[in-house]
Amino acid sequence: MADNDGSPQLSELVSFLQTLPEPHILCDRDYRIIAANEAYRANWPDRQEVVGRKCYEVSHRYAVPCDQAGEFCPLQRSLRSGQRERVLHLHHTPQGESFENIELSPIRDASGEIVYYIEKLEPLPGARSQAHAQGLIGRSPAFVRMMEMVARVAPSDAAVLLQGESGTGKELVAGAIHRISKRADQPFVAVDCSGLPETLFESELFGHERGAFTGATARKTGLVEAAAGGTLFLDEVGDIPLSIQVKLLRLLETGTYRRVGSPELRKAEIRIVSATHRPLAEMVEAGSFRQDLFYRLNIFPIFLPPLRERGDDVLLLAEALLARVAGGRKLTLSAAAQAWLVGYAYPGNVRELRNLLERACLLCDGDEIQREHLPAGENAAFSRSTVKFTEKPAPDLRTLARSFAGNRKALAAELGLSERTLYRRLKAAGLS
Ligand SMILES: Nc1ncnc2c1ncn2[C@@H]1O[C@H](COP(=O)(O)OP(=O)(O)OP(=O)(O)O)[C@@H](O)[C@H]1O
Repeated sequence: MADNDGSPQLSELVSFLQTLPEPHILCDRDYRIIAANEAYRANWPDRQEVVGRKCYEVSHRYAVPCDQAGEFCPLQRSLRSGQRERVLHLHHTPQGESFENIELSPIRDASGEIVYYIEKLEPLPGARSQAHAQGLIGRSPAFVRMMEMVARVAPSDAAVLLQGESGTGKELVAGAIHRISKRADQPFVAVDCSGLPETLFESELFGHERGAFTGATARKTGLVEAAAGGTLFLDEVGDIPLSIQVKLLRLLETGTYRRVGSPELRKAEIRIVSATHRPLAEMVEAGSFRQDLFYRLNIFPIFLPPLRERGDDVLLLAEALLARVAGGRKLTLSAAAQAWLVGYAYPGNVRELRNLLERACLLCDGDEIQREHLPAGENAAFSRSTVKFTEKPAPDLRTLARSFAGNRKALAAELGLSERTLYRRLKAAGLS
């Protein structure tokens, strides 16, 4: 694929691109698309011409390269590293916004200088930025960073530990990891590790033989066996009793387990994804979670951002979830309802947003959800300041209270609280 002088020949590169089954484009160092293969063009209505345009303009509708628009630019990265680079980008495609795995490979001339880039674009299954039947929704930087980790680890067999507050979507992300993995056609089995008594838990997980314990009238297959070849999702893994933790560790280390009541060692070929909202590292310190198991589960940690750190995702999610919970009704959100939703702090994260909308649907007789269909109480400023409040408790309030001495109204305004709430807070802090 080179001229006599050793530099890559454009016509040969273009022919090579055509042989590739996945969508590919060829760009120069100046972001200009100089060729697009058939698989790429097939996605565009009327085979709209993209050659000659800039990649950031076609894929992002940006007027400037991605890195100047606050995103990672694989081309810039590759120029710096001189290597192939991969990123996950949210792209405008003819089918709507979609997460795409981008892989950029530099092509050099005879002198070793990078002259072109081959860019492969593969849609990430199971995630959409917009409303989508059951997929993960989001486009905020915190969400995209999390999805980038998901896209990186999913194709491997590495154990993943999902950490995040309740309702942030850990189970949904576990499902996405499975769907993106090469195990997608095999079972995805979710185990809720909380709330099961120890003996029952062991038999649920590993199965039991007939007569293994009172009431075991028949042999039972466990969830580990049911997940064979696929993914076992251990939800609330921090709740696994210590005695079962040893058995889980053996499963992870040797790929073997025993049914309850059987001496026979059985083989399991599974990928483990686990999730917790509890501080596992602290539990290790406290001795309630085995350190060796923690390391085995935590090969690739992914942190799920709380909704309050996901900015504009709130409205994106609200619209999509509204469509899901509205039972066929076409409902919209009034400006006041939107403002309230954007300002609220969501201690219960996406699950709470979904529940709020479900309740609002039931209260709303018309086709627009109003402020009064959402919970009574203070607005945006209140909720956001509550979060700050819990992060920085009494000392700040004490300082502040002194500098606003006697003027409760001004202090309330400064904190974004109603005077009544401020009064309650001051009283609780012994400052009223
Ligand atoms: N990014 C998202 N896009 C769409 N829906 C979401 C998203 N994240 C969460 N949800 C929805 O929010 C609800 C809670 O999600 P999920 O059960 O996955 O959270 P979780 O973190 O596992 O919660 P818990 O820790 O309480 O088990 C579900 O209805 C899920 O569909």
